[in-house]
Amino acid sequence: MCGIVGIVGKQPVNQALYDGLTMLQHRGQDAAGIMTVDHNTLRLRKANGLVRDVFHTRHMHRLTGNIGIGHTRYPTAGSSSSAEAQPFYVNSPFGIAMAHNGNLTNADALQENLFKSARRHINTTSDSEVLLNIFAHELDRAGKLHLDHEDIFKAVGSVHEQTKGAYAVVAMIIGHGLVAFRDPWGIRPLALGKRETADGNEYMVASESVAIDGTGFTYMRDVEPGEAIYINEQGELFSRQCASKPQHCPCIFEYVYFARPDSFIDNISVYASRVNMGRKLGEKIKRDYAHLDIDVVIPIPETSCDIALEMANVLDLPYRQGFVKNRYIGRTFIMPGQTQRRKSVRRKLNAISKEFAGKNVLLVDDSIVRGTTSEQIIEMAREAGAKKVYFASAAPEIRFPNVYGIDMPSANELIGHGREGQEICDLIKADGLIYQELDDLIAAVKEENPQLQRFETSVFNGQYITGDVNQDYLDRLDAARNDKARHGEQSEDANLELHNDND
Ligand SMILES: O=P(O)(O)OC[C@H]1O[C@H](OP(=O)(O)OP(=O)(O)O)[C@H](O)[C@@H]1O
Ligand SMILES: NC(=O)CC[C@H](N)C(=O)O
Ligand SMILES: [Mg+2]
Repeated sequence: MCGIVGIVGKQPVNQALYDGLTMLQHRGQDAAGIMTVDHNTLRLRKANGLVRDVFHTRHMHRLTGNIGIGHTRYPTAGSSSSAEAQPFYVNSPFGIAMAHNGNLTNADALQENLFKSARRHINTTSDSEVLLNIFAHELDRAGKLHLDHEDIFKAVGSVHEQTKGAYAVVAMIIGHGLVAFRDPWGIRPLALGKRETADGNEYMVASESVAIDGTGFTYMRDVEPGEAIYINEQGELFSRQCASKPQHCPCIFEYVYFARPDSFIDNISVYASRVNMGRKLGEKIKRDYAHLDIDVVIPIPETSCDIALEMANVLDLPYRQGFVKNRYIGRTFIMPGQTQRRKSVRRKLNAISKEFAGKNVLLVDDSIVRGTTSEQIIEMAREAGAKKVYFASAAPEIRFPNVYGIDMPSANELIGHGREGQEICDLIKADGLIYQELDDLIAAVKEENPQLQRFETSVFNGQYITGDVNQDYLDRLDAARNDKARHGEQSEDANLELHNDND
């Protein structure tokens, strides 16, 4: 997952972009970048690291201009080199910059086509650079010195026809303005906001509504699946449905784990959906596991706290914060490499032994992906003196790779792949393991917006909605991106540096 943000303002946008990115930090911790446009010149700062480490005062001073875009990165394609940090830039036509959240499933074929038909070179292994060039090529086809909104919407329509996979995008075109669009399935989120000023309206798009609220903008609505928004330099907003058959099917994992609880995605409060997940899972335990002698419900901070509290209510059991989270350590799951992920669990979470001593505890997490967290946490609970350790997951068994923007490329790295409940329970050494049913998870989210008919749930059931993902693709993805393949990738980073001011 990544975070994207874009603003067309009436005054410099650098600070609001920075603030917006800090509110999207949880979506990507590997790299961050901001690009602004000032008098026909693009200004860029991007590097590996957290937002607060990437942008120093000297960089902020250089990021002048009233239009800009930003990105926090969690790689799902290519390398984690700073040269693949975003936004990306291409000089023709006009000069375009782009930030992308998602993952294209036909990037290789698109790249080959781009070279053959348009002689466009892609310098990195990032699918986002491919997407930018497809968009640029389509804009170029208009053959005009100045494009109007019709030309831009036509180009987005052609992008939809060619690209497969997930993409929420924000782009800037020099001399024109800002364009934002979402893939025809609406897999990744994108929200639109507005701020009224004495000089006219300012607009903002962002992955999550929290970035809009937190920067003094007012949330207007979500960008529709397949829709494009164009805000020109004068601040006029145009919108158009550019996909022939949009079908809303948002990623359910945004609600389970990725998004902040205070965000609304597609008219669903992420927090409320998590409370519902807790209620459903609590009801399942009450119904089918009444024989378990649980004394206390304990969440595994941070994402599962809202879920666990509701479970405790349903089960009529005490809820205790048995683990304390070190607030200076980031999210574990989105770290690159298993060694780093393993080490960080213990540095990040510490048990309060009194809450465990002599008790039968029910530990609750939002999901079990590789099993890194659950295995270590159960060990820690026992070291702290727990008698029995039961474990509950608010998401069902994660059995299949994700190809739409979550870095779960390898089935073999997923603890739930090809294993049944008892086997997983034995591996994480729990005294009992309870998973949410997929229907219950869907119902928990849908309850908040019954108009949504379908969700992207491939990690649970292997059904890839875009229809182009076959075993051959999954094998290639696995070979390129499993933890072993990525080991040593850092040493090649320097070769990729091309245009970035690293200072
Ligand atoms: O089975 P695993 O591979 O360990 O992945 C699942 C865990 O990773 C996430 O936590 P994370 O530490 O990333 O973030 P959080 O603080 O938001 O819960 C998620 O909430 C689970 O706890
Ligand atoms: N998680 C994401 O959205 C990743 C975006 C893009 N595929 C990249 O790897 O940079
Ligand atoms: Mg967690």
